[in-house]
Parts: sequence; structure tokens; C-alpha cells
Amino acid sequence: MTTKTPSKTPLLDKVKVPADLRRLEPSQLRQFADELRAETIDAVSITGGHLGAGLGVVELTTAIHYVFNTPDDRLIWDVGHQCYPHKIITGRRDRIRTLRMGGGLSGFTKRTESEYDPFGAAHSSTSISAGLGMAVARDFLGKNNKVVAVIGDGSMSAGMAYEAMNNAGHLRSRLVVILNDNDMSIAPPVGALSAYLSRLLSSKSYRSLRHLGKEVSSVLPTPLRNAARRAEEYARGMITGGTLFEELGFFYVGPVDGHNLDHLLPVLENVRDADEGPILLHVVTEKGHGYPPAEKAADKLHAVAKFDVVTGAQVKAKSNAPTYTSVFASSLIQEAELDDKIVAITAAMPSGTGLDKFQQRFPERCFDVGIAEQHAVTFAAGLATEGMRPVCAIYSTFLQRGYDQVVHDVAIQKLPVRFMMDRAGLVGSDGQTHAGSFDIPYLGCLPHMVLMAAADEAELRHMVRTSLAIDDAPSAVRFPRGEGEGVTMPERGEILEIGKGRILREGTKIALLSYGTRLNECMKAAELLGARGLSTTVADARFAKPLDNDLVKRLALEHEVLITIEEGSKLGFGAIVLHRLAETGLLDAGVKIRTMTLPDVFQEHDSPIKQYEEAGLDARSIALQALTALGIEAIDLHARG
Ligand SMILES: Cc1ncc(C[n+]2csc(CCOP(=O)(O)OP(=O)(O)O)c2C)c(N)n1
Ligand SMILES: CC(=O)[C@@H](O)[C@H](O)COP(=O)(O)O
Ligand SMILES: [Mg+2]
Repeated sequence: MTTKTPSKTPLLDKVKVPADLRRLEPSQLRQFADELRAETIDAVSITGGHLGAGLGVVELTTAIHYVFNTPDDRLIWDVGHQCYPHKIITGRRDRIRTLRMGGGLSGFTKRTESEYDPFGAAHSSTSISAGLGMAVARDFLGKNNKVVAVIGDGSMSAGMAYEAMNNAGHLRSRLVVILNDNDMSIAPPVGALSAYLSRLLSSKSYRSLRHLGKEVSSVLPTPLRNAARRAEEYARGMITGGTLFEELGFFYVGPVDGHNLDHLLPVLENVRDADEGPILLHVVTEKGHGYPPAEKAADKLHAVAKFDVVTGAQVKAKSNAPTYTSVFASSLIQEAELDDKIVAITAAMPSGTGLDKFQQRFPERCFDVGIAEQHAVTFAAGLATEGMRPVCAIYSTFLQRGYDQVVHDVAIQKLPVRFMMDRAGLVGSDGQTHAGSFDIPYLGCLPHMVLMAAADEAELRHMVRTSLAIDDAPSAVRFPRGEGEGVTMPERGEILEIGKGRILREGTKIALLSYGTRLNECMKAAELLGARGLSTTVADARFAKPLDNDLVKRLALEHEVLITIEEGSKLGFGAIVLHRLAETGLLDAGVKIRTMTLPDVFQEHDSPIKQYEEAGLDARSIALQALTALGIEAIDLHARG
């Protein structure tokens, strides 16, 4: 008879949902947390994903679900990248090894995934606003559940968090905000707030509060007379430095050791039962806590590929070409060597944008403004008014956060801010919230903008230099996540003729006009069409604004079919071309025109290859589009290869 190997997670095995957790004894929670951490590490070693943040909140996740009656009590995770332990103990352990895979769990909290995810996240600093909305609704509806928002120190650097606290303090709503302070963003945190939080932790009171343990709960709100309360708050503020938050109308509690369940549980119970206005509980944690490879890593293993649990060594895919990010960074450094007016700005994404390399070379000319895209854009506009050449490196999706600033502070004033939009298009496992799908329409509708899309890494190098040469208008260059096409790189970028595209292949019947990196798929589609005797032109627009009107006119008049292809949403490049053809009467010439874009849905996370297939932007789909326009059957092309 085979003896069953004892489980490594006997307590975790008993917990499918938090109600099961709440049946454990408090004395069992330490072991439970250790098992939850081990399960998180094992799962992410298989799927890859955001590891460090989740490891830092294992105890906090355990304590919150133990003390609060989730899901009736609402728990909102800011950004949501730290939610893997939360997902494991809220009915999703059986699917946790499908994390970020096609058809699997999302890498962030998601309403449609679970009742324990009352609010979707992924873009940071939304949790307090959402939590306040839920608290006010609760009061309107006469309900009595609690609302808890967990926000990181990095996410607390975004203006939206202050807008929400300001309003919460005014409304005096019963809302619990847990500031998860691990002294990390993706990179080490920046800004005055980070310094302020560090002061809180270094103050003698913090050391004494740590030693006082449970006494921390004694500083919680009790019905105090206003005068006494203000004096009490300032006294506490001076002891624990909570005054910044208390001036915003919050009752500040902390700082508390976020890995010590003996501290966390009584404080959370008191916070839960305090019948007061908004409370901010300042919890101190360590990103990557409990896993030495993460604790030792400079980035605390914020995001990892599959890895070996024992060594922490990651399994990196073989690289066939430089990443677009690295080409952008090296091109910018190259230009900045020759022009000391070039400065660069990131919103807390130095490594993701490649500006960490620029920062190493030009520390005084690189600004990490924290998670503050709105500020980043207008800060860049201010720099441009004084003749600097600011480069704002913000992912396409995160630039959405600073859109009014692009319109109001940059475009209307025609200021030469250069936007370098990495992750433009589909992004694979980060899914719906991170896809850079909308920058072509959201920028294409703005007067004065010069818009470029790199077809490959050589084109990106040209466009970086071209953008830097434009001193009389704002410009934006979009390029995708991941590796280039493996083309030969120029020593230095050329300055492209503004508003001019290029023809790569001459044909007579079908014209494929590509904008961005689908160009290679267009060339393959031309081969497929050529093999059917259909002579095909392939052109690279290079610019969406100003559009190469002569090229568009020639393609429309000299071909039976004209197809635009872009890795962007509807109402983008194809719409710009259609407008042009309609406004100039060229549509009357009878060309069969089709526009190929991303589908009008928020595509779920999956591998990039699967996402492109689903989007229908691969060579086979492009060829099919042309054949269909010509009324030619192509059964063989319908079958997916
Ligand atoms: C608006 C926005 N900008 C940038 C990002 C990229 N991003 C994801 S997590 C993160 C750092 C968050 O730091 P913190 O809130 O302290 O969480 P921690 O990872 O330390 O747990 C950043 C900048 C984002 N998700 N949303
Ligand atoms: C959680 C978050 O928003 C970032 O970590 C984001 O996932 C980074 O995306 P890349 O991996 O494409 O840099
Ligand atoms: Mg942090």
C-alpha cells in the first residue's frame, strides 16, 4: 500500500475561502502565512509574473481576511499586482498556476473573476477613490459593511490618491486605507513623500511602538471632544508623524510591522471596530519578504519569468534581436551625448522604459517623478518652454493617465515635448489594462501633433532622432513591447522627412499600407498574394500625422484594393486615411478600401502570438482580407496553420 506524502501546506489545504481561514486559531496563522508564501512562490515559479509585491503582503492578506468579513467587507488592492496570495485564499488556488496565461487567471484583481475582487485594478492609485465610492454607497443604502483599500507607498505618489483622501477627509466616510509601505516602487521610491514616510519609520516613536506591540491599538480613535482630539492628533502626529494624513482628515495609525501578526491582528480589529471617519493604517513591509532571492534582488523581483525556486534563477527566453526598449535607450543616449538640452522623464518606470540606462549616463538629466504621469507631461511642457528638449518616456497605456495634460499643456501650446510610447499595441500577459491600444486615436485627433510608428528597431532609431529634431511641435513615437525584427541597425538614426512614408515593394493590384510593426506581416502577406498571381504593393506610412497624402493618393488611384494595417484600436490610422480619401473625393475613384485594426474589444491576456492571431493582424489574415475584398475564395488560408 503506498503511503500518501504528507502535504506541505496542511493548513492552507483547509482554506478554500476566507470563511475557512476565520475558523483557524490566531496561533495557527503564522504557519498558515508561511504555507501561503510557499504556495505563492511555487505557483509563480511556474507562471512567472509579479512576485515581490505579493510576497510582501502575505501576512497582511492573511490578517485582513481573518479580521474583516470578506467579501461582504470590501477589500480593494491598489494596482493589484500583489493579489496572488489574495487569489489563492479566495477560491482560486486551483487556478493559480494558470495566472496570466490565455484563459487563465488575470495577473490583477478583476471583478468578473471573483466576488472577492470588488474592483478591478492594474493602473495604480485608484483604490481610495473606488473605496470611497463604495463607502458612500454603503451609507446611502443603509448597509454596514467595512471598506478597506490597500495602497502601496509608490502608488501613494500619484495625485489621484490625494484627490481621494481630500474628499474622504471632507466626507468623513468610514473607510480604512492601509498604506503598505515597503519603501519600494518598481525601483526605489522617489519624492518628498518617500522621504516623509522614511522619517516616520526612523522616528523614535516607531521603535517604541514596535516594542509596545499591542499598545499601538490604544492610539485608535475613541470619541474625543474636538479640541482634545486635535491636541491628541497633533501629539500623536509629532510622535508618529501621521500629521500629513491627519491634515487630510484621516485618523493616522502606525507605523505597524506588517509581517508581525501579533501586531497586525489587534490593530486591524480596532481599526475595523472604530466608528470613526477615514482611518489610515500605516503598515511597514518588505517587498519580496520571506524569499531570499527576492529580498536580495535590487528590484525585489517585482516581475519575474519562470524561475527555479531553490536558486531564484529565471528562465529567460533566447533573445534574437535587441528589444525596442533597449534601442530607444541607446538611441536617446547617443543623441544626448551631442545635445545637452535633451532631458528625460519617467513616471516610476526607469527600467521598463530603459531610462535607467540614460540615468546612469546622465543622472542630472533624468527625472523619475514617481507614479505621476499627469505631472510628468506638464513638467515636460514647462521644460520645453525654456528651450529644453524633454523626452517623456511613458508607456502608451500609462500616458492615458496624463491625457488632458497632453491636450491642454502640450498640444494647444504647440510645445515640443517628445513622447516615447513603449508597449504600444498588445502586451501579452498583462492583458486588457496594459495594452497600448488607443494612442493613435487619442493623439491622432489632436492638432499640431507629429505621430510616428516604428516598423522595426532601425526605424525606431531614425524616429528618436527625428523627434528630437522637431522643435516647433509636439511629437510621439510608438513602439511595441519586446524584441525587434533583427534588422541591420544604422550607426546613428537619420532625420526622416516629416510626413513622408516609403514603399518597400511595388505591385499593381493590391496595396498594403502599414503603420508600425505589422509591416513584416504585410511583407509575408504580399508573398502569399503574389503566389496567387496577385501583384501587391507594400508601403510603410511611418507617419500618421502629418499623413503622406501623395502616397495615399497614389495607392488609392493605382490599385484595386487598398488595405491599412495598424496595431491599434479602431478610429486610428485607418480612420485618418479614410478621412483623407473622403475629404479629397478619392473614395469616389472606387478603390476597395479595408482597414485592419485591433478588434473593438478589450483583449484578454494571452501570449503575444495568440493575441495577434485573435486580433487577425497576422500575414494569413491580411492576405485573406485582400482576397475577400476581391471576392476570391481561399479555403486553404481559412484553416489556421
Ligand atoms: C498609472 C500607473 N503607472 C505606472 C504603473 C506601473 N507600476 C506598476 S506597480 C508600480 C509600483 C507600485 O509601487 P507600490 O504601490 O509601492 O507597490 P509595491 O510594488 O511596492 O507593492 C508601478 C510604477 C501602473 N501600474 N499604473
Ligand atoms: C504592474 C505593472 O503595471 C507593471 O509592472 C507592468 O506590468 C510592467 O509592464 P512590463 O512588464 O511590460 O514592463
Ligand atoms: Mg511599495
